[in-house]
Amino acid sequence: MRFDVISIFPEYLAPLELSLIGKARQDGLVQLTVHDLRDFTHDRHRTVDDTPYGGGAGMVMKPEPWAQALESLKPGTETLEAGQPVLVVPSPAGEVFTQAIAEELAAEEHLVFACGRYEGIDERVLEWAAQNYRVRPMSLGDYVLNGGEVAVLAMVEAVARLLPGVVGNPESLIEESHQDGLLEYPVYTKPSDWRDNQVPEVLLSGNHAKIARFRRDEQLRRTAVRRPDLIAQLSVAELNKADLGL
Ligand SMILES: CN1CCC[C@H](Cn2ccc3ccc(-c4n[nH]c(N)c4C#N)cc32)C1
Repeated sequence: MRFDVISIFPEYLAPLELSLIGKARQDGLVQLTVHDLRDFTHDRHRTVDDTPYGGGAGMVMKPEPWAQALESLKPGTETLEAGQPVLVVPSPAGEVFTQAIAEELAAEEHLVFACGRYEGIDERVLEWAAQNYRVRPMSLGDYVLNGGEVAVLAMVEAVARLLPGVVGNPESLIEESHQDGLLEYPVYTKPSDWRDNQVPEVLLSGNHAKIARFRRDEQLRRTAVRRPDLIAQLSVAELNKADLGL
């Protein structure tokens, strides 16, 4: 899969050179290129922002540099069959990014991420880009960041780790939080007795059926306490299977 990220702070995306994503890039499993939006300006000051029409605080990102940056990434013929690339635009006004959306995006061939700053990107860019991209404003969550880069770090990692070969053991992708609508179960390792804190006995039993039951119950219990909103989406059958003990 091909990722392109456009930002005025390309160095913000340096963490994507590390760890599993960095190795996937070295192994050719992922092509990821970060572009400096200022490379698509032509004035001496490499200007990317200006005052907002209608007044208000802060500055707005000028449309033309974005248009030239996005045009430079126009999909080649090899992707036309797959449809237009997706343009993900991090924004507090976007749909909230979820594991389901990560899985959806992991099926795409080409993702472009537009990292806004200041008060955001001139809205006409998103309307104009719809000619060549499937535009998806996307929010990391209901809190305010200073720009899109942090969101892109999270989204790229969440998507790239789902690609074949990126995560060493594909089984570890199966029992994850939100994979089945529940939070993940607690994990433990040696020593079994640590500062008088014991590992749950059942995990030392070797009884795989009981271990599976314990883990499922813990998933349901944690989700009921920490994320009751997710419980509401579970089937009654699923809830009846567990002894929540709440
Ligand atoms: C209009 N507002 C005013 C307050 C400051 C904002 C700064 N900003 C500029 C570009 C930009 C992109 C994403 C996000 C962001 N915030 N929260 C999230 N979950 C996001 C995500 N994805 C924030 C951003 C802009």
